Amino acid sequence: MDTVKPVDSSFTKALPKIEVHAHLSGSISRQCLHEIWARKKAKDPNFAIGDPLILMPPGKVDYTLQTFFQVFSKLIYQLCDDLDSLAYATYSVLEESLNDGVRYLELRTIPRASPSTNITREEYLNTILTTIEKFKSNPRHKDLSVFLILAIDRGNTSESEAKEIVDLAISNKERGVVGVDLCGNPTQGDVTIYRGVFAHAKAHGLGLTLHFAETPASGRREELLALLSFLPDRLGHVIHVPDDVKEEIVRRGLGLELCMSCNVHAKLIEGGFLDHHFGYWRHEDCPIALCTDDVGFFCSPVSNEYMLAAEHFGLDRTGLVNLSRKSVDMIFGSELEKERLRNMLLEFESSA
Ligand SMILES: CNc1ncnc2c1ncn2[C@@H]1O[C@H](COP(=O)(O)O)[C@@H](O)[C@H]1O
Repeated sequence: MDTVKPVDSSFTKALPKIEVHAHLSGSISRQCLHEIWARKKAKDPNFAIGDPLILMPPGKVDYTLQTFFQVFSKLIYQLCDDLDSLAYATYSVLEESLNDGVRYLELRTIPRASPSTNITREEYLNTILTTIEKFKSNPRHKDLSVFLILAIDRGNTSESEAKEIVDLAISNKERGVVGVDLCGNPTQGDVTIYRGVFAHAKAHGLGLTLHFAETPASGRREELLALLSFLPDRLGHVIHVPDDVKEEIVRRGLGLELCMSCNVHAKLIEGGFLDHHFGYWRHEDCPIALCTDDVGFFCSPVSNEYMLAAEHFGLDRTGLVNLSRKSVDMIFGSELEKERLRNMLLEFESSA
């Protein structure tokens, strides 16, 4: 690798990368949502949902927590409320990841039942797993490994519903479910009700990742200590964290899923990219994965997150390769997967 050449977008695209914090419904491109919408509109001219390309105009990325969560319920979930649309959207998200140079993807989703269209949680999950299997069966896609994390929505999920989701995750491990996540609107819900279900997930060998301190409201010490007491393997966002909690995270060497564009555009942090806490965590001894969170909203694929790390934090080509290499330590996939990714990075270094 020519280490003195400046970092450019073709370098960050070609760099083998992992993506471990991407919400399926938030990762669907506007064009793909538009195509789903157009099909529904052609079938039913009275279909009451507006065109996603108008509701989410090109270039719009300023979704704050006040507007963000509504777009799922009012638009995306209305479009992906049948299994064909869900499969179409999933396939498109996988293709875009592969084309961006992602070589290992843990996609996450809340397995949602849709009573209005008679879809059960099991059918929802089965459709996604079948789509992943179909994607993987194409030899042209062999460079991308895909796994799934099942997420629990903290504002809308009772303890018994969370148990159902964890049981689904356990029974689908063989098909590529590798972990569980706690997500959803950080201003809602009591996280302590999930203690037992997360212990159950861990006892069955699933990885545990938690949205952590995304907002001041979800950055209260009691909540953070409760979340850490669930013994997570990884944390997402880690924004509003008191110093002693940061020290504990470092002591445990937890994997950090950092989403720069999301945090800046959604105003989850104060200031711009230079103020992002990647600047703090990169000097600590925790593996970091630069992730997109919801590329459909924030329009910054993983390769661009690496570009931002170069632009705003001065990482050169070697720094970016090392960042990607260290992120491999935090995947929920097997040692074989880690080996595959490390070899890809070695090969990249010798050829780029
Ligand atoms: C600021 N970032 C975020 N913080 C917290 N939760 C988020 C999120 N982005 C997405 N989700 C969660 O993921 C769901 C959409 O994907 P799925 O329908 O499950 O595939 C959203 O409804 C929300 O609960």
